[in-house]
Amino acid sequence: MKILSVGSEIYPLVKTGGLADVMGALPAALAAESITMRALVPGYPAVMAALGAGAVALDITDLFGGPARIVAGEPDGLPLFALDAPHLFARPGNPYLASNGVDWPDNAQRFAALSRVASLVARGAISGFVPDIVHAHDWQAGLVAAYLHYDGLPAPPSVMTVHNLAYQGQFPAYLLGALGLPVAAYAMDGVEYYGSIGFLKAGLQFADAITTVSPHYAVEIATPEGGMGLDGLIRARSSVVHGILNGLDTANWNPATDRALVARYDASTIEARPANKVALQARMGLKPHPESLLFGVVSRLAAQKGIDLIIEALPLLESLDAQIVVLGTGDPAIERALAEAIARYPGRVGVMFGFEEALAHQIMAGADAVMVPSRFEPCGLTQLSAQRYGAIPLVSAVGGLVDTVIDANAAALGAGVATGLQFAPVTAAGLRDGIRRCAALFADRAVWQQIQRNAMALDVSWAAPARRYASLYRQLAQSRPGK
Ligand SMILES: Nc1ncnc2c1ncn2[C@@H]1O[C@H](COP(=O)(O)OP(=O)(O)O[C@H]2O[C@H](CO)[C@@H](O)[C@H](O)[C@H]2O)[C@@H](O)[C@H]1O
Repeated sequence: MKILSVGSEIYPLVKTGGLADVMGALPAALAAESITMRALVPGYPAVMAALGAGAVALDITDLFGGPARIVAGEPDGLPLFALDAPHLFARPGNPYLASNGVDWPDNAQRFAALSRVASLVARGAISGFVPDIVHAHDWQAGLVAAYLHYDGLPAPPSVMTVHNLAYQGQFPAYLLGALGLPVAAYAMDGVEYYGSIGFLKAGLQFADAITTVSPHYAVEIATPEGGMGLDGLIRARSSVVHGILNGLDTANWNPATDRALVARYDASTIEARPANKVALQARMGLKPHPESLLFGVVSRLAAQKGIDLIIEALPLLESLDAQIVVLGTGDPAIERALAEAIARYPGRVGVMFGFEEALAHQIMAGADAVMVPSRFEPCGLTQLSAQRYGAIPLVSAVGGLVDTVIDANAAALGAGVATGLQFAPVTAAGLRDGIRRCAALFADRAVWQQIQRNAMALDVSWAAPARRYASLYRQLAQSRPGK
């Protein structure tokens, strides 16, 4: 069975967040299920450089204002189709933003082009790779199913995965013709969304199946509180909505072999772990206190992630003699607030602004606990890597965080199954309660080590999620063979 996966980022070539991790991990995970997946991604400079010469699989004379081609290759074993369209993608830096931090003005055309070309490949434009299913990820690939629908030609079934409902890809209605959509598409049961064109809305409207990245988030997005304006549509399509948890690339995230760490370890050699804490404290400019409870955060700095709640909790961390390190980049206002916190709590708060893979690994290995106080979280990957590395996750009780962290309540502690802590409500007071509970557990080293062992023993790999995707693809292919 062949699947075309379509999205705007892919690890390790282009990554701003968790979408890239999933795009990058799925092909290998599905190979274990005898499924061949190829990812179609924009031909950003980093992607084209990794592909090298590649092989031209398709030539397109005019794609929204310039020539384009699909180049196929397998950099680092990753089966790729790159959409090489220099007028749209040959731009440095962030995939979505110009260097002044503002969205590229032609993002509608850029990602409509990705979806347009995906629809061609889905319908067999590349004879060596005719997919049985097309799997679109997030708003950037939202128009795939819409193009397939309005073209009205035989096409394989489609899956739309929501990694984050907050990013919806809304663009002015006057672009309809420029994007190659018919006038009839501008309707409530088409691509129209609150007076605009909604890319994610279109995907949710027309995909044969909708998935999101955890069962709990699948429930939340069907409610007015969690649906971000799309809950009505999600409810209307509830019979095709599935929550499939993300996995973690457990080869890349393996404390026993991780070359970014000063001391490698596994559950049976966990006594080697504290050397990573010492190294992390030194690297991040913290006081060298081996006994202080050290929290870590690795996050996009966006309102979603609740970093402001952490800043409000810093006086409590001080009173507990705890420390915190943050690795992140994003919203300038959040960066400013963190910069002020470093100045106010020298030696206690350490922050690195930027995107740094190695430091993310060092934080998972060096921190005692990892905070994820998200206001909403479709799945979350950092609580998975934290558990794999024996850092105890302290998470808000939302979305996939609920599905992946077993709270250290009395029942779970009694049964010896706790792997972390959940807190609610998602407020500064709620987080402070969580921090206090965490500190109390940390003070009881036997209990803490039991939680660490439980966390490290969890299966956070792609094995189970890959089985679920495979079964969904098979079900879809059987229910609608060669429409
Ligand atoms: N500054 C930095 N330096 C290095 N690495 C950094 C970093 N900032 C973040 N990362 C890494 O980026 C990834 C972030 O993934 P998450 O799933 O936690 O959140 P994100 O909101 O981006 O993803 C969205 O999509 C994913 C995938 O479905 C969902 O899990 C999630 O809930 C949803 O919001 C992790 O691998 C993390 O280690």
